[in-house]
Amino acid sequence: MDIQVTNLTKVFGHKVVLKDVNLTIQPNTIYGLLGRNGAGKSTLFNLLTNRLNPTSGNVLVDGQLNKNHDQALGRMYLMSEANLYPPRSRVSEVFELTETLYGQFDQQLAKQLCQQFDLDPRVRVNKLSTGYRSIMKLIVALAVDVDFVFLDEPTLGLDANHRELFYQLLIENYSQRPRTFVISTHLIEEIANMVERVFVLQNGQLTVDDSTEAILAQSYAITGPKADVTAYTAGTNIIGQDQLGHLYVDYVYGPLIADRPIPDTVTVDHIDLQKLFVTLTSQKGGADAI
Ligand SMILES: Nc1ncnc2c1ncn2[C@@H]1O[C@H](COP(=O)(O)OP(=O)(O)OP(=O)(O)O)[C@@H](O)[C@H]1O
Repeated sequence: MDIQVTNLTKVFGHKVVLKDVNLTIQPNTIYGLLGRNGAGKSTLFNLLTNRLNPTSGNVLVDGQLNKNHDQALGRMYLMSEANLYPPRSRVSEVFELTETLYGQFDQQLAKQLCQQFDLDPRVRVNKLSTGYRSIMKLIVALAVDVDFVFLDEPTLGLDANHRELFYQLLIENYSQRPRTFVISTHLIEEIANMVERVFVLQNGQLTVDDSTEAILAQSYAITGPKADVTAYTAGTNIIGQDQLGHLYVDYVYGPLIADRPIPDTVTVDHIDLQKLFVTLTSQKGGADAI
């Protein structure tokens, strides 16, 4: 089962939030969905799971429109900020409710995760702190047996220990029961080691859709005296610049000119995902300029 997004556009009033987005979400893959505040990540999740209707374009699950495909929608779970649970229900009742809605829920795993996070399943949802409310939703997302799990800012409100525990449990859980996770987050360095593919939303458009490996392999910082750097990077896809004291840096995303010799004064380094993302999305005309 795969999800194909074709020419997806979403307009709210006069605001174009997603513009002609095309992407495919494959089975058994962990994706990172990156984008600045307001870039349209939550909107994309809501369109994928049929909580919103597109202005134009389609979301196809195995070639069939998601809105006409109840069975496929039952194979997707969206963990989001929205609080959909009756506030007076207990955590254990949320687990039961999810089991009723989705048919399959690993109660034993949920119990074990509650112990690991020190969450008492008898507590009422409206008595939970923000962090523990997120933990409860994360436990649901890991224990519900679906093929596509969408995690919208999953670690919001979690302290560093709980964030680390969650990612560790997610990896364990994924290796035992492979399925697809799409994770949107601002804390990119936390997911950089586990995401296999990355989507970047910018200006309502998908500007990066590639494997993490391929992205990192073609992300460079070229450092040296300005004249030498710019001569070396001419004709490449320069996504940003920096001035570090008397040294100048060009950030390049994409291939370098293969047969151009690197001047002795210039160093070529790879940059990490966080730096790439920040550089890409802080360009003029970035996410805020829709
Ligand atoms: N129902 C709505 N009506 C009007 N505008 C909306 C609606 N939902 C979202 N928007 C607007 O669409 C834009 C994208 O919002 P969205 O929540 O998808 O972004 P996001 O990438 O998830 O942001 P963040 O990282 O801040 O959560 C925002 O400018 C938001 O104000």
